Amino acid sequence: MNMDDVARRGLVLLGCGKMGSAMLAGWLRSGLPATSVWVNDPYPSDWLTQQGVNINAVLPESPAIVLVAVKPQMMADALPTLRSYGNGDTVFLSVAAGITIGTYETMLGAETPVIRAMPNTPAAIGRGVTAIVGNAQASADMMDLADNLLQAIGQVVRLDAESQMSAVTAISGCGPAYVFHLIEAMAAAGEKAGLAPELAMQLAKATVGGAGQLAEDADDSPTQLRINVTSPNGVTFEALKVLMNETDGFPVLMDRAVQAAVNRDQELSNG
Ligand SMILES: NC(=O)C1=CN([C@@H]2O[C@H](COP(=O)(O)OP(=O)(O)OC[C@H]3O[C@@H](n4cnc5c(N)ncnc54)[C@H](O)[C@@H]3O)[C@@H](O)[C@H]2O)C=CC1
Ligand SMILES: O=C(O)[C@@H]1CCC=N1
Repeated sequence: MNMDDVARRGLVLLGCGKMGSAMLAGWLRSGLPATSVWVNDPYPSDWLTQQGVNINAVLPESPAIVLVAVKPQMMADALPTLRSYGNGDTVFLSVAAGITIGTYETMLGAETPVIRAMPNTPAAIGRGVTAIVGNAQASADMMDLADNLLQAIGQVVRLDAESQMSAVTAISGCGPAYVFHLIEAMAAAGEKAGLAPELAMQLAKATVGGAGQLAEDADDSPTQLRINVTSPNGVTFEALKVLMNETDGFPVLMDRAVQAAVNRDQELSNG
């Protein structure tokens, strides 16, 4: 199965909100014909209605891929509408946090090819990272196809086991929100230190964006890049004493936040 098969047989999106739209935008940009896409969503966005895709129309008989991008809480209502595609060679590619492969097999049939994916919102600018893992019915060809599709929205990593998905969700799925909050917190602290709000926000955004890009591009590790900023007994040194404090610093806080996310993902997985 390849991209030509997707164009010929069709791609169905169940739910096209923030994540579904980010992914669809990447696929349309990379050449998937809009007429090969069917979206099932009761509240199509203005953006979606301008893309030339089929919206809430009669669905194709045997699409190559169904992207499941509804909220986990909507799954029980939404998924049964696509049960006829189960136990066939339509691949179900799910981005829903906490919905296990086993749940799909129960709802759609044990022979259904299912690939679980955890993308993130930088997908909207082609800078996402998506982790994938499939069931036994997801052939090597199907995994390659999902990998190719997802490369249109950024990097792709393959997991050894579905059990890694909670931690992946807590790091890269939710992670953009942590970084956006870091920007908010830096800008607020800049204001408190005397800067105008717009200037504080510009400095915070550009600093996080630039540092993130440097961390990805540089040969040096993030640790070395941090050391490069930190003059002995200088200004950064004093700030890092606070942020790297072993009792209430950033690592302790991040560990607690990630654990809370992992726990919530596991609650969703257990229904
Ligand atoms: N937003 C994010 O950063 C990430 C989200 N995800 C996962 O993506 C999924 C979607 O999340 P978002 O896009 O953020 O939510 P969203 O609320 O933006 O999108 C959900 C879409 O589903 C539609 N919908 C509701 N009921 C439906 C039904 N019965 N049939 C078809 N469509 C229906 C809604 O109209 C909406 O457009 C979730 O399962 C979430 O766990 C995964 C990774 C990152
Ligand atoms: O907050 C959520 O449940 C989803 C999962 C990863 C990002 N957003």
